[in-house]
Amino acid sequence: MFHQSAIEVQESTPCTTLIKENFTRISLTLNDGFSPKANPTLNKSSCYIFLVLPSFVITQDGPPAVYQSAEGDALLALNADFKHYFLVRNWTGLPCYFLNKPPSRWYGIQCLNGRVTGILLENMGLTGEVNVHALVDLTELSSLSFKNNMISGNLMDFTFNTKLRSLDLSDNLFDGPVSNSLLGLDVLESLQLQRNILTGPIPEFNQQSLAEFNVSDNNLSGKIPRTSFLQSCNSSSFAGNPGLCGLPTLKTCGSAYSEPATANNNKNKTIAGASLISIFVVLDIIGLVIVVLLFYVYYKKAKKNKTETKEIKLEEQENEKRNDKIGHGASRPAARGDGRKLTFLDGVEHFELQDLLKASAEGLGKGNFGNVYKAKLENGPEVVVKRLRDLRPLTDDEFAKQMRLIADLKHPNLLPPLAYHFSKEEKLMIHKFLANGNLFNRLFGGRGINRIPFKWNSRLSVAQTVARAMEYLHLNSKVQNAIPHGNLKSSNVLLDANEMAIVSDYGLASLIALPISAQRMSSYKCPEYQTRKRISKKADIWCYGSLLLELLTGKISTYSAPQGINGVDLGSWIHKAVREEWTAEIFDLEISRQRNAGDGMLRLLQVALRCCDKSPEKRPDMEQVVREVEEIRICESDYDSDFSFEQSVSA
Ligand SMILES: Nc1ncnc2c1ncn2[C@@H]1O[C@H](COP(=O)(O)OP(=O)(O)OP(=O)(O)O)[C@@H](O)[C@H]1O
Repeated sequence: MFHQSAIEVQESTPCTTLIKENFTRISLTLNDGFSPKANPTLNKSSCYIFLVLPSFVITQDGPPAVYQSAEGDALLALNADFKHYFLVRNWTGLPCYFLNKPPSRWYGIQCLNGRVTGILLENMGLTGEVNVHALVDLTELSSLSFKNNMISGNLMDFTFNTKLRSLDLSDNLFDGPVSNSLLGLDVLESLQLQRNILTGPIPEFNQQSLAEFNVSDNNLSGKIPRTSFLQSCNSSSFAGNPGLCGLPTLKTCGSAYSEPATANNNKNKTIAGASLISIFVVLDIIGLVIVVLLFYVYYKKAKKNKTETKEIKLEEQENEKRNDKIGHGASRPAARGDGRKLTFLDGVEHFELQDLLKASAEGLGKGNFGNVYKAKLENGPEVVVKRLRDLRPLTDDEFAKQMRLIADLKHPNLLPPLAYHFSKEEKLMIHKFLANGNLFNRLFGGRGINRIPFKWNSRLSVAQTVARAMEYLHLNSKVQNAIPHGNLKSSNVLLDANEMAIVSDYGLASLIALPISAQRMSSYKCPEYQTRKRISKKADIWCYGSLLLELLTGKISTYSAPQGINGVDLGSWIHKAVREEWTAEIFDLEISRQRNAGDGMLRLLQVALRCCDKSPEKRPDMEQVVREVEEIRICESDYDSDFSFEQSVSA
C-alpha cells in the first residue's frame, strides 16, 4: 500500500532542489521525458510531483527498493559522454522504475530491485570518452559490455563495482594502462579487453573467480606476471601485443625483464653495490645537470606553445564569428598559420582556403573519419570538404605524396580529390559535389509510397561500373602499404545525375593508424581479419561481393550498416535460405518481380557468393569479376511481371 499526494511546483522551481530540500527519499511518477538532470526546471503546467509515501518504491517483483538518483545521474552522465542520438531519446524518465511493466524501459540497462545491475550497449557505434569515475555510483553493477563501439579514453575506475562478474570492453579505442582497480574485483569471471589501444604492463590478475581473460591486440608491454591465473591462460589471450613477453607466450624476455632478486643474489648484489656507490654518485651529479637542462628546455618550449595556442584560439574564434555572420550552424573547418593554403591536384589554383571558409556550408554527414560538408563557393562550384581525423602521424611530404598517388588514379567511375589542405590542426580533402546522393540511400532510403523504384537494369549497371572502377584500382593503385580501396561500401558509391555509380573514398587506409582502420573500415570486417587478423587486396573483393548482396537482396549488410543501424550477415543468411530452399525470398521484391531479370539476378548472386567466400584464396580477382558481371546482359524490357524461380541457386 502507498499513499499519493500531489504538490504543484512553482514555475521555475528546480526539481532537484525541491527534492533535496523537502524529502530525504522520494520516488517520482512523471511522464516520459522527465529527467531531474536533463530538466532541472519544469514548467508549472507540466510539472506535478506525486509523492509516494512511504518513501520507497514498491517493486512488483522483489523487495521494496529506493530510487537511486545517483545511479540515474551516473547513467545520464554516460549518455552525455556518448551523445548517441538513439540513447538521448530513449533514456528518459527514470531508470529501473518498477511501478510499470516492463520494469526498465532504458535501452541496454538491466535492473534488479530498482538498482542498476547491467549495462549492455554493444555494436552501437558509440563514440566519446567515458569519465574515469563514471561507474563509482553503480555499486550493484554485475555486468558491463560496451563491446564493439568506438569509445576512447582511459579505462574506468572499478574500485566500487565489487559485484562485477562480466566486463567486456573489447573492440573499442580505450587507451592508457589496464586499471589496477580491476584487481580488487573478487567475483569477476570474464574480462574482455581485446582490440583496444591499451598500453603498459598487465597487472597481477589472480582472482579465483576468473574464467575468461583476453587482452589480445593492444599495445601492452613487459613481462606477463607469473600469477597462477595468468600462467594458466592460453597464449592467444595475449596475442597481438608486440611488447609482451614471457610465458604463456613463446617470446622470451630480455634482461630488462629479469625475475625479482632472490635472497641469495641480494647478498651478492649488496657487496657489488658497495663498490658501485662511487660510480652512482658521479652518475647522480651528471643526471642532475641533465634534469636541470631538460627543465630549462621544457620551460622555453611550454612558453612558446602557450603563445601558439593563444593564436589558434583567437583565430578559431574569428572563424566562428565569421560563420555566425553568414548564418551557418555547422562548425566548419578552420585553418591557420603558414599552412593556410589549398593544394590543387591538377596544379591550377581554382579558389583559396579563405573562399571555402567564406562559402555557405551545409553538413552532409559524419563519416568514420570526420565530418563532411558541402560548400557553395561564390560564383564557383559546389564542393565537398572532408575533415580528416585520427590520421597516423604524417609529415607534410608523406601526406602530399599519398594525395598525389590517389589523385593520379584516373577512371570515369572514380571520384578523385580536387585539392587538399594539410596543417597541424586541420587535414582537409576537397572533392566535387555529386548531387544524387549515395547508393546506400538509393537502396534503403525512402521505401515509402513515393519511392521511385530502383530497377534491375540500374542495379546491374551499378554492379558493372563499380566492378570496372575496382578493377582499375586493383591494377593501378600505387598507394603504399594498403589495400587499393580499403573502404568499399554502399555509402561510398555515389550516384551522378544519370544514376551512374562513382566510387569514392579510396586509398585512405594508408593514412589511418591500424587500430582505427581495423575498427572503422569495411575491408577489415572480412572473415580473415576477424578470425586471423589477415588482410590483403582480397578484402576489397569481399567488400564488393557484400555490396552485390545488398543490391540483390535490398537488405542492409552488417559490413556497411551505419552507426546505430543493425545490419544482416547477408552471406550466412543467403546460405541458410538456399539450404532451406526458400530461395525466392532472397531477392528484393522491387527487382524479383521484373520479367527477364531472373537469370541475371541468379548469375550476379553466384558472383557475389564467390566474392564473399570465407577463404580469400578462393575469391576471384577483380579482372575475373569484371568479365563475369559484364557477361550478364542488361534486360531489353524493364517492366514488372511475376517472376518464378525455375532455376536453383548453386552456391
Ligand atoms: N562528393 C560527394 N558528393 C556528395 N555527397 C558526398 C560526397 N562525399 C561524401 N558524400 C556524402 O557525405 C556523407 C558522409 O560521407 P563519408 O564518406 O565521410 O561517410 P561514410 O561513407 O558514411 O563513412 P566513411 O567515413 O567510412 O566513408 C555520406 O552521406 C556521403 O554519401
